[in-house]
Amino acid sequence: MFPEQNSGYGYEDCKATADWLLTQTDIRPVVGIVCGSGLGGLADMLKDQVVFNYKDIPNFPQSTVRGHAGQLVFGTLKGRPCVCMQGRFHLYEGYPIQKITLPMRIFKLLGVETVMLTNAAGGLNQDYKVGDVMIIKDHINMPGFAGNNPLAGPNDDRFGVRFPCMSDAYDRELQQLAMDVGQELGYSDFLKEGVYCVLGGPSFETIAECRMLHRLGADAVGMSTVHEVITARHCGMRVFALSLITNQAVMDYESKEKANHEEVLQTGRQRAKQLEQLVSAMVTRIEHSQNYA
Ligand SMILES: O=P(O)(O)O[C@@H]1C[C@H](O)[C@@H](CO)O1
Ligand code: HPA
Repeated sequence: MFPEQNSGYGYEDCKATADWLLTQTDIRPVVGIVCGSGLGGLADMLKDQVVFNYKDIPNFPQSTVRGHAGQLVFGTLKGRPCVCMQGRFHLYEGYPIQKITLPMRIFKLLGVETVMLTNAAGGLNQDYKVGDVMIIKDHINMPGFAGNNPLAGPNDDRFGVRFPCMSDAYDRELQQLAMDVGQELGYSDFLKEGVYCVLGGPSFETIAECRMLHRLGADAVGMSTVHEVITARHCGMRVFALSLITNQAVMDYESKEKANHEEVLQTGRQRAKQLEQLVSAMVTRIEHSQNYA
């Protein structure tokens, strides 16, 4: 079972895709950005863009969700070479977990050192409001409890070790940088720090599930990011991730609120500019092996 699980997503496949991309552009990205639902505008920040439709990239999956354009955008952000996924893949789209996370390994082989991931999430923490931005400090991998981990299957040492540590998954310096930059930009009122819990989706959570997740220590719930984080850390990239709280998770049987994708996309549009400012200001201040100042 395991060898088949990895077929099509192994080192040679990732290398072939990365090498193909490197023949199509001179940009050598050091930062990789992943746009969450409704947050694809982050890619518009890039200058000198070279854009690939996912369907034209060898081995690449296709985006099937509204709010995920399905384009890989290379470009520069204040001089820093970047690559941006305008659209990600989710377990509920029916892809094997290794396929969802394949872009992280391609990022690594392109030369990316730092990955910045964004997502839309429901707020479980009662102090959170719609529109808050939660810097992710840790995660709870619910699908992982049932064995659905992107690293399941044979380990390829060229990517990383068999048993990677996850207690340092979210880079603490980058979390502090986000707080500092957010403060300078005047965003302190809506900037939080917390724990993100991933579920498989696509159904939103029941009231009982939200209550349980909150009791377990999750501040926000979503359907992505964690698989990408595990894969990115496995192959040694630094990780920063944030959640835009697009809706309040429903925790109360008296509530008339209903989670829906329209509200998720709408909140994304409302906070888009501030998220772009935050991410671009951070990118200019992250240190990499080359100096782009
Ligand atoms: O890609 P993200 O995690 O931002 O997308 C969230 C989770 C679901 O795909 C969708 C629900 O509205 O938004
Ligand atoms: N639950 C799960 N995923 C989400 C939510 C939510 O409430 N909002 C945006 N993505």
